[in-house]
Amino acid sequence: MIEVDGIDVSYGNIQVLWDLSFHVSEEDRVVSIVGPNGAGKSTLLRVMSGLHPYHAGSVTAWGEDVAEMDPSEVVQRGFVHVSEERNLFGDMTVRENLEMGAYTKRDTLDETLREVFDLFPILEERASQRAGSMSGGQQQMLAIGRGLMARPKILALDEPSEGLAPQITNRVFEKIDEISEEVTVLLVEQHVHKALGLADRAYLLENGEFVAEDTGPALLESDHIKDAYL
Ligand SMILES: Nc1ncnc2c1ncn2[C@@H]1O[C@H](COP(=O)(O)OP(=O)(O)OP(=O)(O)O)[C@@H](O)[C@H]1O
Repeated sequence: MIEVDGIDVSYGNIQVLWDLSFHVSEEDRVVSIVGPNGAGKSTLLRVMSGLHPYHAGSVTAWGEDVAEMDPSEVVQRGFVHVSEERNLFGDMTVRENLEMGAYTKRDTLDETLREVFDLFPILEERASQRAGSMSGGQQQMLAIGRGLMARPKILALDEPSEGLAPQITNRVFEKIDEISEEVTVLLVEQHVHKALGLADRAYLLENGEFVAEDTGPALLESDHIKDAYL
């Protein structure tokens, strides 16, 4: 499990997360974090991945201090973060991108590739195509598939619906629901209805602090969410 305890996080001298505590474990199915632009959602994921430092509190992954780890060790332990930017290798093929995702789990590469192709048949059909030539929805599925290639225990998805048409967004969320049967999903989303509809635990983050926490459906019905979004 990943445990965040009382962290303060800044960019230069601007603090963006304030005394934040939070955890996600393999027993969770979907945990969602929603909140407006600039609330600090992506920053929290970056801190959990060991990609950004914190200056108070602690972050542990399966009991070990993330600040002491290289980001690849966080991946190795089971926390994989698919960033908002997707960061695909546009000139490489779909298959090559997926293989890159297995850099910490080479021994199970063939087996995992089969599972990812079963989940996303389009990736198998397009295996030899350049990643950069795929549609936005296909690229998002590739980014998620590449994350799964590292065999995560917890898969963090940052804004998976970003830039996608509503119909494609629905497809992506159907896949996320399917993935959550096997792997814990930590979902950061602007798409509040979808993200809270799936979540068994959910948080509203505003200005670097959690202002509400509940089950996803209960948070969706709360005045906090109605005031902020509806
Ligand atoms: N590299 C950076 N340098 C300086 N400030 C940053 C940097 N990245 C983010 N910030 C600032 O930190 C705050 C939190 O940003 P963050 O991206 O974590 O929010 P978010 O909730 O994920 O929002 P969004 O959905 O817009 O990405 C914002 O005020 C943002 O401007």
